[in-house]
Amino acid sequence: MLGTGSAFAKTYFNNNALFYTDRHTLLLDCGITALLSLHQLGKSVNEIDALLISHIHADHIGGLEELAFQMKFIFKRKLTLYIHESLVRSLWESSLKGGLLQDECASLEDYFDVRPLQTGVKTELLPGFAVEAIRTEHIPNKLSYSFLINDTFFYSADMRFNPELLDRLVKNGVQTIFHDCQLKPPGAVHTTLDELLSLPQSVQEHVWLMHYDDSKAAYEGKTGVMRFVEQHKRYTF
Ligand SMILES: Nc1ccn([C@@H]2O[C@@H]3COP(=O)(O)O[C@H]3[C@H]2O)c(=O)n1
Ligand SMILES: [Zn+2]
Ligand SMILES: [Zn+2]
Repeated sequence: MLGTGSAFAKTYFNNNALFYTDRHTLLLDCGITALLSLHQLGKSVNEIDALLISHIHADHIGGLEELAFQMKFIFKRKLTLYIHESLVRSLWESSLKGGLLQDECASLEDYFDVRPLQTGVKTELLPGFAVEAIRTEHIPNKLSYSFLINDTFFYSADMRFNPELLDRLVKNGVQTIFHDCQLKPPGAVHTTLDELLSLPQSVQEHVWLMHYDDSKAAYEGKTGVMRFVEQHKRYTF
């Protein structure tokens, strides 16, 4: 985990993750703090093979301008960028264009090898790493996606509580759920700890908590069977 913090956390980096397959590395979300976190881990952006983006908020895409410039002008290669087809246009027009637009670079495709994902289509992003984007509710009238990876691992990114989805995932064989967790209610645009604690034990035992605020230490031991994901730790499933 490059970071496990909420958007406003100051003691945790943005909730972004590196996924390692046998031979490749994928960065899931690239927030404002992603490149600093990589640097602190002694890693270069040039070690990344592909990117996957969940939605357009700065703690998930705020590092993309620097990443794009570094790849273009220092490493001189295009990263493969996976993002749901519904977000491609707004990622450029509403976010990155302001910084990245210049004479010879006039589109997202000038910086990235863009591969749009489609709803309901499981796509092999890297050998042995298949992803299905699932539209989940986050901010009213704003598109946001969670990811089901290799049919067994669910990564919520940012989503409101959806117990029916979590129950269905576990019934369908999902073993691990990395879920955003707002420790203090109200959880208007995120899932709260209290909501997750209301899940049946058979679901909770698969849940790991991420995207938490700076008060996390006060909640140690108060999360039932659910565990916290820790930043700069590597997990193997
Ligand atoms: N309607 C909204 C929109 C945003 N927010 C807060 O801003 C943060 C943006 O990043 P996030 O991780 O999605 O969490 C959002 C809320 O804290 C919020 O609380 N309500
Ligand atoms: Zn967020
Ligand atoms: Zn968000």
